[in-house]
Amino acid sequence: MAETVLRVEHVGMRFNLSKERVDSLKDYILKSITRQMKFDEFWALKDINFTLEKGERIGILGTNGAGKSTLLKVIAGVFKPTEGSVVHKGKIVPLLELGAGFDKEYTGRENIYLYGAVLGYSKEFIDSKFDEIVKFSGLKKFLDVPLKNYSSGMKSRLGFSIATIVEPEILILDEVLSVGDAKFRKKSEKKILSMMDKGVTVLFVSHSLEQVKRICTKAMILENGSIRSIGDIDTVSAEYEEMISGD
Ligand SMILES: Nc1ncnc2c1ncn2[C@@H]1O[C@H](COP(=O)(O)OP(=O)(O)OP(=O)(O)O)[C@@H](O)[C@H]1O
Repeated sequence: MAETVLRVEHVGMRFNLSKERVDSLKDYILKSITRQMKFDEFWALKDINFTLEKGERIGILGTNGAGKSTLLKVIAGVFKPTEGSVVHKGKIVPLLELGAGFDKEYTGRENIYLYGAVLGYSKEFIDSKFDEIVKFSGLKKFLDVPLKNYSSGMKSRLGFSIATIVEPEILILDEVLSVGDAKFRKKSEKKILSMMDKGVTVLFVSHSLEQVKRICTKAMILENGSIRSIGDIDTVSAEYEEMISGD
């Protein structure tokens, strides 16, 4: 019997967009205290409703600013939705901004523990997986170099290698299969595909429709923060192709 692992109900996300030009923190505090700051309310997500069954893989499509990353962040728990609720079963691993939990002053070795802690992994767990992380990242030679001397591709590789060390029930991927060089991209896609073989449920954002079609069983089109369509991959990707070719 199908098992629902994710339920998103009436989710809305409002941001306050500052209309003021603020040049410094002091300026911001002064303007806030004297109530000179004016904000525009902006709903990045409006009344989002859907469920996912175990093993389903959904591609989230939409043009720039449609709300794709915001939706993934709400599901990952990075943002608390202004309205509605997200209920999930099992561990979620979000691969959003890889390495957002890194500190550039620390070495690669230290950052493995730091980022691991940000992702909720214990020191003992990281100890047991340390060699595997380093091997996958291919960064052994740079382990004791501070992160500020890593290239952005190297940072992403390290982030990907740490984040994918566990086998989650729900995997959230935001443009992360385009990190690193071609060789690493192949390796990371292979790793994700092997996680999929084990029945992981996936939410996937990519600007490559080809990649979405290769990976996903379902798709959703977001438009101005609302769901325009949701359904099987072939129908929805065909609608999206038509939608973007009309621009
Ligand atoms: N922290 C924030 N504060 C204010 N507005 C935000 C914030 N994060 C996102 N937004 C706004 O919400 C809207 C949706 O942004 P989001 O990043 O979810 O879009 P997206 O579909 O992922 O776009 P892209 O394809 O360009 O990555 C945008 O208009 C963006 O400006």
